[in-house]
Amino acid sequence: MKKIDINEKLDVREILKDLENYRPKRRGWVWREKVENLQIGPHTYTDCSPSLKNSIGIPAAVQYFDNLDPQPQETITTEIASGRFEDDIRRMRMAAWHGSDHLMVIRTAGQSHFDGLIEGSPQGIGGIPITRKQVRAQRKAIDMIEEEVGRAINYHSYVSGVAGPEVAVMFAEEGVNGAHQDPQYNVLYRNINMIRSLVDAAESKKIMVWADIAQIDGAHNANATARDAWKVMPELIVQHAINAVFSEKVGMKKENICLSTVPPSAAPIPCMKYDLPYAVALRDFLSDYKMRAQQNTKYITSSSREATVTHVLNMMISKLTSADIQSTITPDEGRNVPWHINNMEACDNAKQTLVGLDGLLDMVEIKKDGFLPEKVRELKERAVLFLEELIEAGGYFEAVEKGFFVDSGMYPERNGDGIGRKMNGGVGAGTVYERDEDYMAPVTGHYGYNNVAQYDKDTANNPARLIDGCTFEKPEKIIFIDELDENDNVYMRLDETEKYRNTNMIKPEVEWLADGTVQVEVFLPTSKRIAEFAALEFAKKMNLSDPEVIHSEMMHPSEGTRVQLKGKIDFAVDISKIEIPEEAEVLSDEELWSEIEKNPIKVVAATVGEDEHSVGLREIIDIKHGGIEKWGIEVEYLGTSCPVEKLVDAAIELNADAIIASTIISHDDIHYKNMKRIHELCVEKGIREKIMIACGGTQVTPEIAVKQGVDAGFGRGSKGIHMATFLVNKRKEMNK
Ligand SMILES: Cc1ncc(COP(=O)(O)O)c(/C=N\CC[C@H](N)C(=O)O)c1O
Repeated sequence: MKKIDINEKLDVREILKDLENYRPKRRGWVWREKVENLQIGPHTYTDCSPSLKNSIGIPAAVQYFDNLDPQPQETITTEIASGRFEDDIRRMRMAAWHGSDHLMVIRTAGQSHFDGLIEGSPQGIGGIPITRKQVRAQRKAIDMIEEEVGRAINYHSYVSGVAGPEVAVMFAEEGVNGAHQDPQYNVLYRNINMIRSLVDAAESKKIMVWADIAQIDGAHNANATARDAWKVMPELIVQHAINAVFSEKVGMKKENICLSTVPPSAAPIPCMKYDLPYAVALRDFLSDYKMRAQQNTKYITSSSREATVTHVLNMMISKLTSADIQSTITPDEGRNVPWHINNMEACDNAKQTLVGLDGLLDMVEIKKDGFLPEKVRELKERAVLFLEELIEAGGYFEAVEKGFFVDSGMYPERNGDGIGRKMNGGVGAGTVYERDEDYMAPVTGHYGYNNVAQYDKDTANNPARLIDGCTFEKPEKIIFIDELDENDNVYMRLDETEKYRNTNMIKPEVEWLADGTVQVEVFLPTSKRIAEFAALEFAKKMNLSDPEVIHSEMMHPSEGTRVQLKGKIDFAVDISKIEIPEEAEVLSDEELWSEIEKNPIKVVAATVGEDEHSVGLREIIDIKHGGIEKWGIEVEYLGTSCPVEKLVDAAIELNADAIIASTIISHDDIHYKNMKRIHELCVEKGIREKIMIACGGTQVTPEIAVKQGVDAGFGRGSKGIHMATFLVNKRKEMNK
């Protein structure tokens, strides 16, 4: 496999080559390296992990801190769910650069009910059909992405559903690093027979132990399913305990057992008063295990802003209590299958918040008296009572039959509306058989009775030795099936989008290459309902096809409404035909500060002619918005409507190094005439050789300005740093 190049897109066809002979580089989960007092530049971080070889810092890092991009110590998850693995690979690469090292691949809708493995590379809905080929291709691509960012990346999906054990075996063979495995998920949310689910779970967990796969449980689903999510807190603690202890009994090490904990409530209820005590109570009881904190998705809506604030509040809890994995759900989970840009926003939200809260516990602590510990105690008592009653009822199966779980009452209150399942009901009922006396399976990581001794008593602990190794020891024994469906596979999709893959033709996209989807935001001065329909009219007039409102928010019942909508465009742009001017070089803050400290610069500045516009020039000068005063350049500002003669005379009187003239008005090319006049006056007064002249304005084209004799022109979008860079560089040039 050729080395990854940051200036080249991943080549999916290349990744697909020789896939049948790909072998995973390693097995098991990799936690981030924790560094005590990590020093990055002038800053010391208490709870962070080393920066990456390649990464993209949050916008403020890029704009102000030279891409300072410290990594929180918590693993950051992003959920990948477009349904086309080949396009997900691109999103994985972007997410890795934005700080994610846990890629959670959502499965196609309903895969929990598939009673066996599926093969090939079919397209999925809301996630990919997890197949060996798609898992292998993605893991192979992630090997390259790891090289590029310089950090191990954990690949994750789900060992749940009717085919759990089969999926577990395939994951073990393919080097998958993390998986959801919790039989309670099958029982409560997929109505899969509970006896089958527990037996399958034992088998699945035993296989995950062999492959060192980190496990996430499914408790978060109770949050999402309960009528009032905060009311299931007592049983959640019990659900976590059931799966955790079960997993340990099967041989899973504690550091691979991750509790999927979600702060159960959200504003506008006083969520911290529910969520913080719960987080403390859970950790008091189960701190032996890892915490996988997931943001609350129960009370998520189509407002990305709101979801982001919820996530930040949730991460305050992570920092105050502990989280080993901070699992991000894209801010738009409430409205779309996650889009590239929203995965990146979610990763950036997590990174920014966790780094921003660095060292929090050295400054604040959880109160040991008052409301919080009392609430913690109450929750723990409720949880113990719940477990005691569950045991009294005859155990887990009986308790489920009696509808103990996800009742809308706060235990011990009960409303009798829990999720009840029949012990002998659900999918897969009656499919568990006692193993015969002579049952034998020559495989590794197999749970339960296995009469190997009948053939060779010395291999009792290594049944696979009877066949000289199973697929775990001999991956060459894996039967790799490439494709089964000649119509629904990655090659068909690649052919369909070939003209946009690694060519000059590009289209907008949100999740699939060239899907053509754009998002438009409008504010319409009318009521919500009217605004939603009016927005669709605007979309149609903008030639967007399939327009759909994806979010709307009332700003006032009659004054106005904010509407976000998506739609598709069906044309492409040829990037080879776009005129792209050279990017204006700018010096760094440090370079400008040191240069101007060594050789001060003084300028005279004014808006010239009969022009009263001052804002633009003030932006270029004032320190507030990054004007040239920021780097110590001395400015004599002569105001607006300043005659060019006065400006030049002031430059002479003050022995200025430069003249800066601004003109917004461009009627009859007066702005260029003023520039020419300034240049001529400087020549007439004999100072032209030693003074710099820079002229700007929204209508100024730099190339035309220079033709008037001045040294530089600055058009729309110019900033103080561009002016400061010009002055320093031009002065160096003049002093050569
Ligand atoms: C224990 C378990 N098994 C399987 C599945 C999904 O599996 P199917 O959809 O194929 O049934 C889930 C779902 N939740 C995961 C998404 C959530 N946003 C998360 O990050 O945890 C689950 O919790």
